[in-house]
Amino acid sequence: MHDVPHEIITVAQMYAADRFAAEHGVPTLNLMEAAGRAVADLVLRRKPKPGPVVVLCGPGNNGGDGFVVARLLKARGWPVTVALLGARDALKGDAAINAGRWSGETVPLSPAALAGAELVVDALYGAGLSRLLEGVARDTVMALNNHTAQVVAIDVPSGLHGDLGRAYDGLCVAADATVTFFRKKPAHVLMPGRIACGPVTLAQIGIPDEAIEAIKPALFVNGKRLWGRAYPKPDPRAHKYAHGHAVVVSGPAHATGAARLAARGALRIGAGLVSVASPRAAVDVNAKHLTAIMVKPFDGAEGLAQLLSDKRYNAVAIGPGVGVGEATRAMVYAVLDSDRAAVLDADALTSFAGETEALFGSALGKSVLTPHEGEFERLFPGLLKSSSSRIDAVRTAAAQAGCVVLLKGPDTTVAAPDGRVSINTNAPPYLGTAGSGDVLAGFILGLLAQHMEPFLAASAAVWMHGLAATQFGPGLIAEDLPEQVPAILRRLYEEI
Ligand SMILES: NC(=O)C1=CN([C@@H]2O[C@H](COP(=O)(O)OP(=O)(O)OC[C@H]3O[C@@H](n4cnc5c(N)ncnc54)[C@H](OP(=O)(O)O)[C@@H]3O)[C@@H](O)[C@H]2O)[C@H](O)CC1
Ligand SMILES: [K+]
Repeated sequence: MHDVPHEIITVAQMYAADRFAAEHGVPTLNLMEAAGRAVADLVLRRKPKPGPVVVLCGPGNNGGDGFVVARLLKARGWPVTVALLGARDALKGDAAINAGRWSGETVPLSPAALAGAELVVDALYGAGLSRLLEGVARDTVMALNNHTAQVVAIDVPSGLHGDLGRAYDGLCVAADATVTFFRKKPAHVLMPGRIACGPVTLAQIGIPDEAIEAIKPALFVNGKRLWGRAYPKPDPRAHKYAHGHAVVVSGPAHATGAARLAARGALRIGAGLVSVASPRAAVDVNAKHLTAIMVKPFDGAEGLAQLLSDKRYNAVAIGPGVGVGEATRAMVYAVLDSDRAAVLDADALTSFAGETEALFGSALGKSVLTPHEGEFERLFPGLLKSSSSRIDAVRTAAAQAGCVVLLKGPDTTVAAPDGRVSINTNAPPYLGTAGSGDVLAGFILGLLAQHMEPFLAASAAVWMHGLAATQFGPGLIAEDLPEQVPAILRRLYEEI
């Protein structure tokens, strides 16, 4: 398994990691030197031929890192200018020490200081930014974003809030690349921050790894490091029932395709058996389109409850194509009463708009709710707006609902009621296509059927879904997604 750490730490946790390092005998000046060296190394990789570099240094330790970069590049013969915000005498601690070690040209920060730069290092503000950019810092960042020089940001692009993943008023440096230290921060993975960062390099600068055990982060980059160990692997002794029997509830005769997409997703991702539970009037159309997947007729919520009394069905998905209203609510309760692992998606969520109290009061513990932003707003009115970030919103939603909640988007966020959150970063833009959500529901269902716990199943499914889309590429339609799974699994089994 590849070794890039997957924990994400908040800004406060980053300062705690700094303190941990200092308490364990690592001088902060060494951390700053290593941080600056990691940035200088990236600059040399991105621009092998020396050219004019301007390092924008701010008043804190982010600026201190900038002085280290300036010194190291100058030592290799690069023409480097530091553009400093504020007075040099106002710098403190390690930043002041590194400003003292800088013997090159220093000019006051201004848009004019960017003239002639081929590469700009952004060391204005990092994790310590606590308000919006103003005055000359603001003017210079605006000029930088219209400049042709490539931009390497230290820790976070200035103006971007490390925890929130956005700028206070929308203005931040648009970087071509960012180097951060020890662990990623929320800003590196949340939209729109992820775009402002460009590709993020994670550098280890001497903070002992044990700091993570002390911090115990609950936030993770979605990937194999998070769920690889729990992922169901082929077992030569197992028969098909060991891999579970997944059920997808179909909509009425005119709306059956969504359930079949989900069913195919569940089968491809490894559920041992998959059935489409079909209203009797839709049996013909479902049967005409299915082969390996079985069709099980039922009528109404009572019929569904009866069907699910067969203990072999161990996971159920309901929502895609089922319609909005009382009939769907009754079927959802039938699913929840059956006490199976469940995915509630699409119409199964919208049917509870304004009626969430009863839903959240029922046994949702083994369920995964998979809203997009519109459905999330119907279930948790005002929560996205009133929360400081998407992370907080989804975490609160999971605590309220008492089950795993997955908020779809370019940074799909999955939260468990115990506080764990994963953020996905591998989704390509062409995943926004009709039916792609139905396949995602099917992937989650298939992993639940294989006994993965809901938070890890939902996270793994989101990651597989993103990779399937990336692997297929432009022109993707939902039907293509399940067909990418075999190739992904072949590699995955070797890596986990
Ligand atoms: N463990 C690590 O990851 C290490 C990180 N390093 C680098 O240190 C910075 C964090 O440094 P810090 O000094 O805490 O913060 P900043 O440099 O980002 O900025 C703080 C100063 O800026 C002032 N400030 C903040 N916002 C504004 C604003 N909008 N306008 C004006 N001034 C602002 C702030 O003043 P206050 O009055 O708010 O206190 C500070 O003066 C981290 O990002 C890394 O780059 C270490 O070098 C190595 C270890
Ligand atoms: K910065």
